[in-house]
Amino acid sequence: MKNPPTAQSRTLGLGKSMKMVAAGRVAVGSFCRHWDSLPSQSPSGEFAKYILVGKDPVSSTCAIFRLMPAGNVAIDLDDPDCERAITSLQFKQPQLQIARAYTCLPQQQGQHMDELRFLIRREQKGEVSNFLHRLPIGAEIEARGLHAEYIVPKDVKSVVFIAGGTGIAPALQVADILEGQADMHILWANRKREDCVGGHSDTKRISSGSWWSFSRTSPGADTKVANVQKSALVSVLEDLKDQATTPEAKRSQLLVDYYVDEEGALMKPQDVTKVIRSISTQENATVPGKKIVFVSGPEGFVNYWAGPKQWIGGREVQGPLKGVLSAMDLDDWEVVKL
Ligand SMILES: Cc1cc2nc3c(=O)[nH]c(=O)nc-3n(C[C@H](O)[C@H](O)[C@H](O)COP(=O)(O)OP(=O)(O)OC[C@H]3O[C@@H](n4cnc5c(N)ncnc54)[C@H](O)[C@@H]3O)c2cc1C
Repeated sequence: MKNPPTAQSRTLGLGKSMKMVAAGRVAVGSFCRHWDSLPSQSPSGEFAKYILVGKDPVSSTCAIFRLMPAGNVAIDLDDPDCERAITSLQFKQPQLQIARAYTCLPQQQGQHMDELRFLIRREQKGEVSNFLHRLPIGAEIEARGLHAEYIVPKDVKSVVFIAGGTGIAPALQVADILEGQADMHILWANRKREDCVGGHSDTKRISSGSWWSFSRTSPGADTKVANVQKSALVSVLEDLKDQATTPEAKRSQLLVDYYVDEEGALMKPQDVTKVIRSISTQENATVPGKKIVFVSGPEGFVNYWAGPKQWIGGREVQGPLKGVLSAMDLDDWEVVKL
């Protein structure tokens, strides 16, 4: 989750559930692209005006921003090319004339079809994130997009999603796109519990010597967090787990494990290995289909797990697989850095 090295940032896109939003509106600046086939320059997409209608705190540094179009000009969210895309928009900081990308959250039940939601962390000394967090309700925000970071292939059968902090936002989109049509296991690392209050892991980590074994836990098995009011994002994850529950399997195709640094539960390479191994030995092991490991989060997080992305000729590309994942036996798993 790294912005381009110039002030001219990219336009970004949305998940399938946002598709109907722009009906009857004048579309601006719609742009979708496929993985590693980026144009050398961002298109000059126009900014559309939105109103900040809500800012729901998630933690001391994070909030969910809720936006509605300010007038009859809105971002075109109805691009069929973005149907299976991980998407985001750019918000402008008008005084400095810079823009940053923010990943759209999937549409939730009861959400107005025109409303856009984003999880935004206030970065210490961050120009745009502080500007956004300082805005009062009713303030105008200029946004442009859509931009597709990655199109989720139709033939994907298994996903492991390694998310750090706000890197959970694209994971929510992928889960929303897959809707239980593929196995997905999210491993979400946070520095502090305040970012994922009420979240309990779906697979139990049982220490056996220096190794960990995994087994499914029953809901609410983690007594420490079972009775706590769930944070907004944990609730979204719970809803997505329900959505991914198929009647045939009678269980959710989506599993989530939480790792909280301040609780001494750091995500370790063996946690990832175990999840990959467990998916690889499941009943769908012989079914054809892609297996993808996504890594999403702050630059340092992505670098640690998969090595840095690269800028070549003004285009951001994946770069070679490095970091912790490069030392693992990933067999036929593809790694995608976001
Ligand atoms: C595709 C994509 C999707 C994204 N989605 C999200 C999302 O959903 N939610 C989200 O919160 N973020 C997301 N981001 C990150 C977001 O775009 C911004 O990068 C982030 O909000 C920080 O921007 P900023 O302008 O506030 O910080 P910047 O001003 O760019 O600063 C970034 C960091 O550098 C530090 N810094 C700045 N100047 C200096 C200096 N002189 N010396 C030392 N340190 C310095 C700041 O303290 C800050 O920590 C996404 C990024 C991309 C590319």
